[in-house]
Amino acid sequence: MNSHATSECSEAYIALGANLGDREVNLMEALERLDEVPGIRVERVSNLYETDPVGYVDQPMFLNMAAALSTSLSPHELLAEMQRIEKELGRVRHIHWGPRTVDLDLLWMEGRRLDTPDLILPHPRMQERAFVLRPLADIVFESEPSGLYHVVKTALENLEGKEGIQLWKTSNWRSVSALSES
Ligand SMILES: Nc1ncnc2c1ncn2[C@@H]1O[C@H](COP(=O)(O)OP(=O)(O)OP(=O)(O)O)[C@@H](O)[C@H]1O
Ligand SMILES: Nc1nc2c(c(=O)[nH]1)N=C(CO)CN2
Repeated sequence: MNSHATSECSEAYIALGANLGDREVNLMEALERLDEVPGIRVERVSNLYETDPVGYVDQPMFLNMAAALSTSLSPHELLAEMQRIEKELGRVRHIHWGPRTVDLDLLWMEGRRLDTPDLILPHPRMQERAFVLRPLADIVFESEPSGLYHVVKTALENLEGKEGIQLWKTSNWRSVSALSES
C-alpha cells in the first residue's frame, strides 16, 4: 500500500508510447511502476491507439496512450522517475526518434511554463502530434482548470495529419492505489 503524499498535489499529464517488444505490457508496466512511486498516483488513462510512426518512419507501429497523474513531486522529480522507469524497462537510445520499448513524455503540469535544458513545459511538440492529442482528448475535460481542454481541442481541430491513428483497445485502468484501498 503506497502512502501517497497528498500535500501540494499537482495534476500532471503524460504521454506514453512503445513500439518494441510487447508494447501493451510495456505501457501497463510503466503505469504500474509510476503508480508505485511515493507521491505519484495514476488517476486516469486514455484508450490505447495504434499509430503510424512520425518523424523517423522506418520503424514498427507505435501503441500510444496518455495518463493523468496527481503528484506531490516537482516537475524535475517527476521527469526523473519517468526516465528511471524508461531505463528499467530497457529503453536503449540508438536513433533519435527511433524504436523504443517505452517512451514517457511529460506534457503538461497545471499550465506551468518551464524552459530548462532537460525539461520544457508544456511539451514543445505536443500540439503538433495527433498521437499525443487524440489519447489526451480521452482524459481532459472542460472542467479542467488549467485550460488544457481548450489547448487540446483547438490543436486537434487545426491538425491536418489526423490519419494514422486507430483505436486499438479501450482502457480499463483503475488506479492501483484505488484498488488497493477498496
Ligand atoms: N516535457 C518533456 N518530457 C520529457 N522529456 C523532456 C521534456 N522536455 C525536455 N525533455 C528532454 O528531452 C530529452 C530527450 O527525450 P527523448 O529521447 O525521450 O525524446 P523523444 O521522446 O524521443 O522525442 P520527443 O521529445 O520529440 O518526444 C530527455 O533527456 C529530457 O531531458
Ligand atoms: N506514432 C508515433 N510516432 C512517434 C512517437 C510516438 O510515440 N508515436 N514518438 C516519437 C519520439 O518521441 C517519434 N515518433
